[in-house]
Amino acid sequence: MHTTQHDTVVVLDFGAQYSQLIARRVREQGVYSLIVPYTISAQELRKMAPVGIIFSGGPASVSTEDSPRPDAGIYGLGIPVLGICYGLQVMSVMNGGTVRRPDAREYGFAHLHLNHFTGKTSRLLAGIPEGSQLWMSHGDSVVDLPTGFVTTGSTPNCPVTVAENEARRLYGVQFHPEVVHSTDGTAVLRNFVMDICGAKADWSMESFIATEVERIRSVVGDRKVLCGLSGGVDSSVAAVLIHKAIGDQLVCVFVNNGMLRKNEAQNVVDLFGKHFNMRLEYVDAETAFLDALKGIAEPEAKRKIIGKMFVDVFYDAARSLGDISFLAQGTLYPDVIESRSPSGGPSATIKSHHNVGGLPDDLKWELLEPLKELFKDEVRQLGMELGLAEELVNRHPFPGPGLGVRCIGEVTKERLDTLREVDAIFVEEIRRAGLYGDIWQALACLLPVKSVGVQGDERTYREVCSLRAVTSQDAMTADWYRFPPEVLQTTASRICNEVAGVNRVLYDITSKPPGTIEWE
Ligand SMILES: Nc1ncnc2c1ncn2[C@@H]1O[C@H](COP(=O)(O)OP(=O)(O)OP(=O)(O)O)[C@@H](O)[C@H]1O
Ligand SMILES: O=c1[nH]c(=O)c2[nH+]cn([C@@H]3O[C@H](COP(=O)(O)O)[C@@H](O)[C@H]3O)c2[nH]1
Ligand SMILES: NC(=O)CC[C@H](N)C(=O)O
Ligand SMILES: [Mg+2]
Repeated sequence: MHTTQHDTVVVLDFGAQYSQLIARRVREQGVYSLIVPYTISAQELRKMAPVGIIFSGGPASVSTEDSPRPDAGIYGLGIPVLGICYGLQVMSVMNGGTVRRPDAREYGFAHLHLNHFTGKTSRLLAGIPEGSQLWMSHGDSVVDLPTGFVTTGSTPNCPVTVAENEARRLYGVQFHPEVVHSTDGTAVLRNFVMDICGAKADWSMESFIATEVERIRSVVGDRKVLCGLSGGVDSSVAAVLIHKAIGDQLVCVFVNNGMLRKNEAQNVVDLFGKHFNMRLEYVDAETAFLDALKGIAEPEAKRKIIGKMFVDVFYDAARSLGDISFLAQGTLYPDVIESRSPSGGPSATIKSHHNVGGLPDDLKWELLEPLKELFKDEVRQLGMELGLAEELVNRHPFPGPGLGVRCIGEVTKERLDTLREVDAIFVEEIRRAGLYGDIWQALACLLPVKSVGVQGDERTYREVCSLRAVTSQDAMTADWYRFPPEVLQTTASRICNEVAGVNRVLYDITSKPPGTIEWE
């Protein structure tokens, strides 16, 4: 379990949609926060010595037999606890209160009524105005609070919206302070974290660099690290951070898998070779990857082959690099959290994200993942702090399997070349319109479909491409980007004019869910 010198707020995850958001909101206050499964014992928590504990919401109902319960010892640790939604409900029933499922459920907006009570002021609601907009999502409600608790806020449908037991340092809210639709939610969390828990705001990327550099040095010692470098944000930031710690004990391997964007290979080699002073091995494995993918159209099969090829190429490269002990990756916190569900149960595999290969179980190196407790926006901040160019730091994410999962159907060199041109025009037009920064990710796919067109009075029968641009916070959900029509118009006509082989352009207006961001 992670221990840190920073004041820490621990979020117990009861399976909420928003656990990550809670941790983010706390970190935005400059206070370190991490998420643990709700099954953690009071003793383990005591060892972590957090300044505060937050119970997340969750899909279960406390009235069911097997609903998740935290260790009851947590209430006696003397550490302030804030329960959110399910967190409030479970804290109430475990301390002698009652929760019921009334007829009127509450999903969406509500307005807070402050219950002023004699002689005391609510610490949780300090500075929050009467009528403040709240966002609710619950079927159950607390109807009787345990002894010692008072209700400091309510809504017409929910008498116990905010509950506090000052003496035992137990607090709860039925609404979701972590979502932006709760207008004063951040202020409520700040009251909890800063005032009630008395946390020091000492979490910054600057402090992170110092601690992490030390940690990497002590873990790695005099051994060697291989970092798969893609030129994307995560692996670049990871590489620069590790390089800062261990210098030339780090070797970066950049693989041209034949599925990179136009000019990408050259750009990455130039940028890292010239500016970063790191050891960079460039491996041209285009032929090997494309040979391995010959005749394969099924998306998961493609992903698995690409993943395996990556690891093979790394092993191969390592032969001439001396004794490698670690494989470094740019794994982020959401990757870690998503891969473990609170109940420990399996969740559906939507697609095998390759993260260097859907790594084999018997990987012969240890993993070094210095970003695994950071969110993407923190990684970007860290990159800036480490002196990476803004243009690199703010790049759109690009998946490891690259254009391979955007060439729908079989992947061939010819189709990849076509797609590279389409993709380059799309990104160029987005940049020209000044929209790159507004869009979370933009991509083009080549479809395994031909359509009839008329170009220069001649009949054409050519391939179809689709363009997709999305807005998102963390890639878990996404919405399609509303382009000014002129941008789509220019892009579409340039594609049909300049890319031989394509005579039709579609724009994808599917949100996630139901669509994923990539097509495969
Ligand atoms: N062409 C490549 N050569 C070497 N390693 C790669 C390549 N593509 C991906 N990887 C490895 O796979 C990991 C996962 O890729 P992913 O695309 O998630 O991250 P990234 O490229 O570092 O950042 P971003 O999400 O911003 O694109 C990378 O961190 C890197 O270690
Ligand atoms: O490194 C990666 N390896 C992969 O195999 C992979 N597949 C998808 N992505 C990226 O992840 C985000 C979510 O993608 P989906 O909505 O398509 O699942 C989007 O940003 C995708 O581009 C990948 N990144
Ligand atoms: N968002 C939540 O935490 C919901 C809690 C509980 N499942 C309810 O419906 O009341
Ligand atoms: Mg990438």
